[in-house]
Amino acid sequence: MPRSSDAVLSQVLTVAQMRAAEEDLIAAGTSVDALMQAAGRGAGEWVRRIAGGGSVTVLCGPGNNGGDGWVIAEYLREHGNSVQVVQAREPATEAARNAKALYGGAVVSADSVTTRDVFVDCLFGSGLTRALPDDLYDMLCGLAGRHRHRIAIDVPSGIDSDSGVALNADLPHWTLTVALGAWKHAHFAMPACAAMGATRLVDIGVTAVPGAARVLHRPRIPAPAADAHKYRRGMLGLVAGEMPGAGLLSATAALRAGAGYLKMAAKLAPAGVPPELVVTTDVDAMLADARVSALLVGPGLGRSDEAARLLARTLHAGRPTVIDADALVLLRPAMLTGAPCVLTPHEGETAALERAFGLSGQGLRRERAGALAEATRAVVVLKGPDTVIAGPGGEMVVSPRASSWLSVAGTGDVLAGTIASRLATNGQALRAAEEGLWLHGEAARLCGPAFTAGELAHAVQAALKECLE
Ligand SMILES: NC(=O)C1=CN([C@@H]2O[C@H](COP(=O)(O)OP(=O)(O)OC[C@H]3O[C@@H](n4cnc5c(N)ncnc54)[C@H](O)[C@@H]3O)[C@@H](O)[C@H]2O)[C@@H](O)CC1
Ligand SMILES: Nc1ncnc2c1ncn2[C@@H]1O[C@H](COP(=O)(O)OP(=O)(O)O)[C@@H](O)[C@H]1O
Ligand SMILES: [K+]
Repeated sequence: MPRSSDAVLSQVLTVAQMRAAEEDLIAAGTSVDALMQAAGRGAGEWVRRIAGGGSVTVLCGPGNNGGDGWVIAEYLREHGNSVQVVQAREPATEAARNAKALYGGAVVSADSVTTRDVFVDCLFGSGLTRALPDDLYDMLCGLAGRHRHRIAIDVPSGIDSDSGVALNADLPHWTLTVALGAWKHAHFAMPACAAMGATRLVDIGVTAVPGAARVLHRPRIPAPAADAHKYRRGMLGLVAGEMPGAGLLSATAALRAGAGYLKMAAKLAPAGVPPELVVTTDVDAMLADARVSALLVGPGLGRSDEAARLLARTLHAGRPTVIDADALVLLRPAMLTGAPCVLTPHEGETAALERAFGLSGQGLRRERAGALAEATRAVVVLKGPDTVIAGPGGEMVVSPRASSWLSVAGTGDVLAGTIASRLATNGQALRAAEEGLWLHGEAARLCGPAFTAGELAHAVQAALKECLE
């Protein structure tokens, strides 16, 4: 099977898109059985890596996910593992029946399974449409509890593939989840993604699906050109408000994310300003400075009428702007000029924006981010444990789960400063959002546990080092 391009392997598909992609492969001459063999053998190899020479139990359901299970079981048997299959239901598809017919090992009842090394869940995959009935739920949880390692194939049983919603309560936690053919939204959406363990993708030759979402990847960031000077590298103007300390956190990160010059406009210069940060009290002069290539407004802005006026003046400058924190609560449709903007709301700020822009606030997080991007014509970074980025042209980027240690005060200011620094450097809102979000997540990984927002801001530099071309 030829190896697909990185772009194809980073797409994230809905069930409908996956089925359409599968139909395309079939129309091009590949059989369903061949796809199942490719998927099952690829997944079987991952199971073998976890199992070593150990014993494996595969739980097979009625659909093609169950079919994959029969292929995996035969693959492991051929490689000398002790394998047994628990057949939860008779195969109901032709491909699954064919896969079962090729299996030459043991089939046992769930009750007979004692403690073994690896459990493989092929009960249901992307075709799950409703909660597991009691007998299958008990079988799944009982078997999962009797194995040292648990591997879910494609999507863990009980999880809705498109939303990541758990259709049953108290589902097992997995050591590894092996996605087949393409990533599904559940692999990046809460609560499902938190229980999946490590995630791996098996390539079965699926081609590019137009309009598909994609996974956030490490960006490639060039070093400044040989003849670079500070202004051409990007000058970021930071509009501070009533509490300029929050802006300092943004500035600390922005200084380490690539911009060549950082200026902060504040009524009162805050204490502890690093010497590299130029502070001015003349906000209008800063906003009028043609060398300023991007602005950041929001961290520590406050929510007073004066803050709202300052926000309106800032946006009136018509520069590429990152709008964060209090500015998201004060933002009104008439303030936007069409300049490239990045909005970085958490849940609460998203709800405020939805009210201000007349949106229903209904739907999945990615759908809400998409609606907000369309309404504002801005790039929206909807923050949380499962952060998504939506672009005004329908672009959708989902982020692998970042460190939960990010749930500490001030990390949002760091994210805003990082994105703003990238925006000042490259002028492209979507690209800046992706680069900034990746740098933020990587900085958190590098920091280890229990870091402060200030430490995170400093670690942005080490994250940037990993992106240099
Ligand atoms: N789409 C593709 O390109 C490929 C798909 N493959 C596998 O096929 C899977 C999808 O196969 P299917 O569409 O057959 O879906 P599933 O294997 O997830 O099962 C769907 C079947 O279960 C029934 N069902 C759904 N929810 C149920 C519930 N709660 N209780 C009882 N029955 C329920 C459905 O009516 C349907 O008959 C993927 O997850 C993947 O594992 C792979 O074999 C290779 C290629
Ligand atoms: N449990 C979590 N797992 C991963 N990332 C998280 C988690 N909780 C918060 N974050 C991230 O931390 C940052 C918090 O931002 P925000 O809510 O604006 O906080 P603050 O206003 O204190 O700066 C966001 O980037 C968010 O995605
Ligand atoms: K499964």
